[in-house]
Amino acid sequence: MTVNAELHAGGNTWRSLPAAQQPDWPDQEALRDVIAELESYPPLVFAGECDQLRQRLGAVARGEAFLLQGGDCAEAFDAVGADQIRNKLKTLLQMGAVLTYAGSVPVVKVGRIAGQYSKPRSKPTETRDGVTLPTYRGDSVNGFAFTPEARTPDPQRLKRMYQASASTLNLVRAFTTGGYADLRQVHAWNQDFVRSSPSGQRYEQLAREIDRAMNFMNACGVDPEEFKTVEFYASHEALVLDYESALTRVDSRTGQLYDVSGHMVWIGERTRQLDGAHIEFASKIRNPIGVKLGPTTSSEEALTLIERLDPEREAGRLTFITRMGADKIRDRLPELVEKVTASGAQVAWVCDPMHGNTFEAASGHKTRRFDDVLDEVKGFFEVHKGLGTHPGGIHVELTGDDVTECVGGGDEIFVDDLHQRYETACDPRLNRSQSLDLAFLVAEMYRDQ
Ligand SMILES: O=C[C@H](O)[C@H](O)COP(=O)(O)O
Ligand SMILES: C=C(OP(=O)(O)O)C(=O)O
Ligand SMILES: [Mn+2]
Repeated sequence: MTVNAELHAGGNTWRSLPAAQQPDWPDQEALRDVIAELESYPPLVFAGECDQLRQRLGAVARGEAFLLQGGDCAEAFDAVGADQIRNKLKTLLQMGAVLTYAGSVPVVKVGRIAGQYSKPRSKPTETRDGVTLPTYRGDSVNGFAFTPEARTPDPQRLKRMYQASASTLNLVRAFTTGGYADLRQVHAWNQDFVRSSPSGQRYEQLAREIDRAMNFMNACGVDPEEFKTVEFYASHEALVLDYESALTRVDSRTGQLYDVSGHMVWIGERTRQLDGAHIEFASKIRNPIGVKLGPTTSSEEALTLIERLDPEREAGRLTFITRMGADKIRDRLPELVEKVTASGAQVAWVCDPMHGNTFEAASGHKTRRFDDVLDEVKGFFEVHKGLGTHPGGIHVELTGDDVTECVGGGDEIFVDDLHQRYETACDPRLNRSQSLDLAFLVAEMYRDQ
């Protein structure tokens, strides 16, 4: 084997280990053909960009920056239109601007975007009116429609995932470097939110301060070109390992392996088994890695994850995304943070206030209360304040559209409203106004910290 082939084989060592939550592909030969084709496709991201994000996350781990990570629970092939992508990006950038000002630190902006097509599920099947079919596992695997045809896993979908990711990333790159995302424009959108929505009016003071800061920079003669572009990264859960390893390549600069399907990938709560395939896969790639930590995580597990994924203790390599639930965070998080900090590891701590707060409304809709989301973030800040550690960021499920999936928020959505625009294929997302609301409230918390 040549050195490169040997290294590349390193991206496949997961194959001998148990891999949770993998699709039950009915046709293995078709799968092999798809993998071979994916292996011939060009990378979606450049390894050097992954390195840059790792450095940015290093600043988060050291307490010098804040991470804003957000986007759909599940992206969908029929939602890769320009409007939807633009609205999502716009929302994230608006949140980023508010957090940057209030925190007076750089905000690292990372979308759950351009690759977030695969879903781990609690149950393998779904039953409706006496009919049982495989559960929906994301557009990369099967269709959402409740028919045997749609729900049968089809490996051709992995190629569509690549194509949808490529076109999304292309538009995101165009928007973020071509002038659309100019900070002055983003600020004008925020002013519009503050002026025109009842929930926005509470943030008039903060928006006015940002306006003064912008005018001040102008008066100082800061080059307006400086505001024109924005650094933005793509991330998704590395779930379907056949796809992720087909897109894992040897970086010609360094000879190291990178998963070039996205800048950052994370391992979910259901697939982070220490002796499982996902952690093995993640240990072989140089991308920045996230790991979700739920309420049952022990400090021993957290420390072993560090040994496996970040043996060199490199700030920025590993991000722990905690998703405890509003009622558990104050109880469960302190020990984890204390033990990890005492071990000398420099992980970034990020709060996912969504996945521990899901419940089913009487109408059958899966939903989350805005107040629970906010309370989990509050608990996260409190714990870090108590320990003198850095609350590194938030990881949220959101969309830029006016959906009705989570209840509460400044422009309140009630349980009875959920049916109006419930569009998610998996978990409930904050809509545009709830997302901005959260950003202003987190900005206030960060400032108080
Ligand atoms: O997004 C996360 C998981 O895929 C999701 O919460 C699982 O939901 P389920 O419990 O409906 O399977
Ligand atoms: C599956 C997800 O979360 P978790 O692994 O935390 O349940 C997700 O982020 O959509
Ligand atoms: Mn989710």
